[in-house]
Amino acid sequence: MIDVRDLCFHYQGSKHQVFDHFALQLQPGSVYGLLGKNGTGKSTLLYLISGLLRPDSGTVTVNGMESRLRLPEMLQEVFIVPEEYAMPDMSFEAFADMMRAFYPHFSDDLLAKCLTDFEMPARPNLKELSMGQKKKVYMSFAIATGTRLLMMDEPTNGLDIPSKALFRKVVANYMEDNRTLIISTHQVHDIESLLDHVVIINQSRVLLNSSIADISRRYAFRYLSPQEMDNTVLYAEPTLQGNAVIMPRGEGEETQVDLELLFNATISGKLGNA
Ligand SMILES: Nc1ncnc2c1ncn2[C@@H]1O[C@H](COP(=O)(O)OP(=O)(O)OP(=O)(O)O)[C@@H](O)[C@H]1O
Repeated sequence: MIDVRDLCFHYQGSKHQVFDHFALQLQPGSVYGLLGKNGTGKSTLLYLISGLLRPDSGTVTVNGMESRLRLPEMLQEVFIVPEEYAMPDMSFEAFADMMRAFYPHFSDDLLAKCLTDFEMPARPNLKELSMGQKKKVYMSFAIATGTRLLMMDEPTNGLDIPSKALFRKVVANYMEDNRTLIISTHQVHDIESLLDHVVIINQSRVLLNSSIADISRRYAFRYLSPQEMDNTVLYAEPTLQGNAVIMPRGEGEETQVDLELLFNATISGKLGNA
């Protein structure tokens, strides 16, 4: 669905090469977590995929169409929720009319359900929303577009604790299996339960692109006391409950993937591409 090949990109006026011969393939119908340290280029990558930025060289294609061309057939299947945005200066009804006209699969029913689940009024006044409320309304529109590809940049920033749970509920309930969702975030615990794939990038390289199922098949995430530590441990971090460790999965063992530990282990080079 998304094919990034030999991508080079730098921002105009900047010497910093954000992507230098970067490649990445993402499959349709999955929820991807896109993780990387600050400044690695996660937001830039989302903008390149959506065609809002253009590569210096190389190609980014979505459903076989080059993003930089911004073809209507591609744009109507792609929606991005940036980290920060202003709501348009128009009424809720006018905004819904505009979205309906642009996105052929737009669903008023889905919009109403998302707003209800986010505990927002059915017709919110777009001019009087707090930052968190704006996020909930915009994400409701995003889900209602029905695009095959939906990208969210730090979607849980600005949401209070109960709203983070509502966000997970809305995504789990209303993202159909044929849609691909890419969530770029540092708040890994907010989205851990939603993901079925994780991509970790660093310095123009994909360090990990793997399904959660594959990671679970290969590794166990456990807590060990200092006495239990042995040379099968691949990565360890001291915590109050003992050492949080990643080790090869034992026969019949089933553990929950700890994304934060996985991220730290991958970034420090302790795990190969799973
Ligand atoms: N408008 C811009 N002009 C010049 N350089 C930019 C611009 N936006 C981002 N950059 C640079 O591009 C690189 C990638 O930025 P980007 O925002 O994509 O990273 P990120 O992985 O999303 O970071 P974070 O996790 O901090 O949000 C950084 O080095 C950043 O300084």
